[in-house]
Amino acid sequence: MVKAVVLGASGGIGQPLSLLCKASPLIDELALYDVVNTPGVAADLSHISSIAKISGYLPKDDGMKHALTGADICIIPAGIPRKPGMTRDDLFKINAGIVQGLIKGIAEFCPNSFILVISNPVNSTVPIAAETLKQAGVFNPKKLFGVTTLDVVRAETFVQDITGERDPSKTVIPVIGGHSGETIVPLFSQAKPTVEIPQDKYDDLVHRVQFGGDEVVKAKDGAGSATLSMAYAGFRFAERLLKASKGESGIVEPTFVYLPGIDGGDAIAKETGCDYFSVPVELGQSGAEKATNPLGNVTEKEKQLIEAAIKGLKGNIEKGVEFVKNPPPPAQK
Ligand SMILES: NC(=O)c1ccc[n+]([C@@H]2O[C@H](COP(=O)([O-])OP(=O)(O)OC[C@H]3O[C@@H](n4cnc5c(N)ncnc54)[C@H](O)[C@@H]3O)[C@@H](O)[C@H]2O)c1
Ligand SMILES: O=C(O)C[C@H](O)C(=O)O
Repeated sequence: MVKAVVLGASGGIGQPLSLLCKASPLIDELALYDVVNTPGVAADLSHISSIAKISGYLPKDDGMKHALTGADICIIPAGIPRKPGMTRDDLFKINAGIVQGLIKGIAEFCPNSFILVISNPVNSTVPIAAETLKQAGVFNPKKLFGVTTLDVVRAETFVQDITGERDPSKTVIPVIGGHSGETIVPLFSQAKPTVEIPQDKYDDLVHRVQFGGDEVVKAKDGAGSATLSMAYAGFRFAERLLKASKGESGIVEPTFVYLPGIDGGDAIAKETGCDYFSVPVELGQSGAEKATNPLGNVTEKEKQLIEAAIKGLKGNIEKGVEFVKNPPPPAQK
């Protein structure tokens, strides 16, 4: 029996993500939690003739407790999205507290659950989640994942212009680093099958993967950021994690993790100077079982991209850690 919970389930990502979870044969019970509208979203989805038993919860009447109790996997797309002109870091002020509050609930009601953090800025919200879990004494690095799958999905999609592959998802491209602008590093040199990128197209392709989010924010023109592609990507990661947790072997996915807590991760943390980094991770029954090190086999251009990513990431990570260790004073009225 697998119980999944979507936190932020009524939002732009939350609704299509909940739909994909409801339709999945891997999920037996689905709880939707949000500060608004979950009874309606749950009622709507409950008419779908699929396996998952569904329920919707609001904060009142101990809703968070009821949603989270017994959860095996919690997926968090709660928080505000960007508008044109904003960076993901501009979301920190509001989303840091939202993520921390939800993680406190997870620490209390389902500390053994897998936790998938979608809320931005991922480079900081994952450290916030880890530090919050540490404070509660329940941090298991193998079970905490920053979802960077949308960057992988974009790399697969955008490289299709060059490969001409009918099904872009058949090209495997590791995307490492973090999840914002220059911290996103696609390693096209490690694509499988091999991809030859013409020199005059390389910089534009990398830029498009790094700033794909901005493309959507601009096109939505004030109505938010990527939601449908994110729901697809978030579900894809959740589905692969659930399959691995049920014993399917050979599942490797890039994800933003706390490296020192994962087999093989310590060396990458030392090499990059970052405790958190997205690398291809072998998923298994206990979660993130092995971090693979893609750094030894990169081109000169990729090396430069990684250096720029590390620079940006360090500050983002520190900001998240500090938010929990040295909380800002309450806002003055
Ligand atoms: N990781 C990624 O690749 C990625 C991709 C796209 C978007 N995002 C991020 O995901 C987040 C959500 O985006 P969206 O477009 O769905 O936004 P949205 O505003 O449409 O939905 C967010 C939902 O969160 C809910 N919420 C707010 N505070 C809450 C709380 N304390 N508890 C529970 N629910 C709460 C809101 O009521 C809303 O329904 C944003 O931070 C966005 O930047 C991440
Ligand atoms: O760009 C955003 O703000 C949302 C998300 O992180 C994305 O990559 O689409």
